[in-house]
Amino acid sequence: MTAKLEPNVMTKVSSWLTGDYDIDTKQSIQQLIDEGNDTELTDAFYKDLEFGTGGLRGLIGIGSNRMNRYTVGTATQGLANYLNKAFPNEEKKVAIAYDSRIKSDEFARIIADIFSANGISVYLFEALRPTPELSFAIRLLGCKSGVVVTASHNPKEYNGYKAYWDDGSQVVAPHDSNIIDEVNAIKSIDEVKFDGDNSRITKIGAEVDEKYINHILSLSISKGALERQKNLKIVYTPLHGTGVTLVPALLSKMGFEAVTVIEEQAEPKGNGQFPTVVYPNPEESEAMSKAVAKAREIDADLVLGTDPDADRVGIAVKNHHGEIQLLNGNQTASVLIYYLLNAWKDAGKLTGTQFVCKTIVTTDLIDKMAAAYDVNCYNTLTGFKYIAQVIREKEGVEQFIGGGEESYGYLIGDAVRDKDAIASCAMIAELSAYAKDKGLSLFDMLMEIYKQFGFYYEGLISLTKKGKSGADEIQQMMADFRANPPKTLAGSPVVRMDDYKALTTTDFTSGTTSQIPSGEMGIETSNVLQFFTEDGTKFTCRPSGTEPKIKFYVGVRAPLEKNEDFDDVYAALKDKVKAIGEELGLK
Ligand SMILES: O=P([O-])(O)O[C@H]1O[C@H](COP(=O)(O)O)[C@@H](O)[C@H](O)[C@H]1O
Ligand SMILES: [Mg+2]
Repeated sequence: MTAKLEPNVMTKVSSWLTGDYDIDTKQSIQQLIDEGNDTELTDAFYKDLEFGTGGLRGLIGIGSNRMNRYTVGTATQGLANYLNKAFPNEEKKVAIAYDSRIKSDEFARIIADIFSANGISVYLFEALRPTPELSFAIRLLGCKSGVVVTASHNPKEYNGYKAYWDDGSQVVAPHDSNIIDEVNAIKSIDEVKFDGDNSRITKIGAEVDEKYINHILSLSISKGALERQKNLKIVYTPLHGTGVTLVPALLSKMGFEAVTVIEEQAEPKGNGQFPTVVYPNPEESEAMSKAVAKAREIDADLVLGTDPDADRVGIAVKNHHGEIQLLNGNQTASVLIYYLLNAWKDAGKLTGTQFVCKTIVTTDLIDKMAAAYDVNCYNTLTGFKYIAQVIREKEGVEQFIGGGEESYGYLIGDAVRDKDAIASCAMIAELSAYAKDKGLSLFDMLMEIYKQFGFYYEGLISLTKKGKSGADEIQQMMADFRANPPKTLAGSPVVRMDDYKALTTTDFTSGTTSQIPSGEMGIETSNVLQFFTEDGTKFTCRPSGTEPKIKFYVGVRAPLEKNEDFDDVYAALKDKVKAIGEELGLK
């Protein structure tokens, strides 16, 4: 073996070479050794895949830090062991779904077999299904846990493992670390029950689809407008993912008659290659470009695009110049929540004990709107699982209206406990119909919000830094920001810093530091720094928990007096975001 490898990498590599791993895996490892490919060996073995913002996520390949049958199997055995401890002497059921990625169906089958071999009953979706439907299915079928095999919107080389608890939420404390402890307690791959009895596996599909679709239809508010605006022109792209299984049928059930599906992106398999896009991520304008072009061609009102596991949705709408324009996740969340707040108000359902929920990196416009409606707004760490945690903690005390986050994830009502792009597509289409019925557009609604509450604009700067060296670099950048906080941003003094690693908030004007309360409401220790300036800018930096990236979120704001000022204010805010990125050297 090559001498330059770190001892922990050497140990892992030799245990894979000698343990009960298949011959192809061993040959691939041996080849890397023969080639002296220390970088790849290190990246593949220097750590175990970790539960991040959205479960396990990693490159598909050999090694403890990669997605393969062994890491998937070990995670599942650990989860099964934990379920057997957490719910002793109880019949246990789990639900499993998977997306259109390379190996997703194969991993789903392996996971199902392992649960079954551990005495746990499995409901396995018979084919591709959206992530939010899995969350719904867990609650519907009384499952203790569930798994979706997906790497969401990551590039095609990735796969992942989203793990759920009995309320339909992705696992949070204490279950996340308890599961990891069980996974770490597995000392040999022989402990994973790969070849067990698969008699406890039941296939599910159409019957769950029907109940899920009926649930979404029940969320509808403006039935009259829907009836009158059947001709709203919608373009939909599933980006080769699972959204195709439900969104077109749902829009049709809602009565929409002018829906165009981008057929070349509707073939979900594409062998997991996502052949027509660089990244299957609706956050990327490139991914949305075919749908946007189609919308321009047919003069559509609305573009919807869902990611491969259909929990996030990107939209484009006609702006005040009649041009199709992409909205960012903060803008979509703001319009959606505004629509819900008004609907609850009009129905006389706002009594002071309702709430909305968002993450700390999501626009503060939502806090401002909620306050105006006497609705509580809770802020959690990044990760929709934390929004779900707040819903659970508030159950029976306050009513959840809806939630959203900047990364294109939204939820309406609490029957699903993860971001739900299927229900969001329905609600966004509905509110577009509602606006059109009043002679307006969704974009007009957004401008109205800005006029009423202020123009909030947020830009995201992501820097990709791959492998162990990239991860080290990201940690160093965070340490530098912590040690030397910026004094000003775009000329305005930084007056406060929140450090979620230390759970402290520091007021630079008074020089005082106090604790941020943790332990509940979606707040725990996390490597996140936030800076606030005198003129209302919010700057956040954190390492991504799903991709090899460091993320910088820049939020700026200004008043908007009248619609005619929109373009100028928008341009000024965009320039300000750019200037902040440049002055901090973020490239
Ligand atoms: O990737 P998804 O759609 O499953 O979504 C997951 O990851 C996103 C990106 O997280 P990070 O910034 O840590 O990469 C989070 O915003 C989201 O809450 C989480 O559910
Ligand atoms: Mg996703």
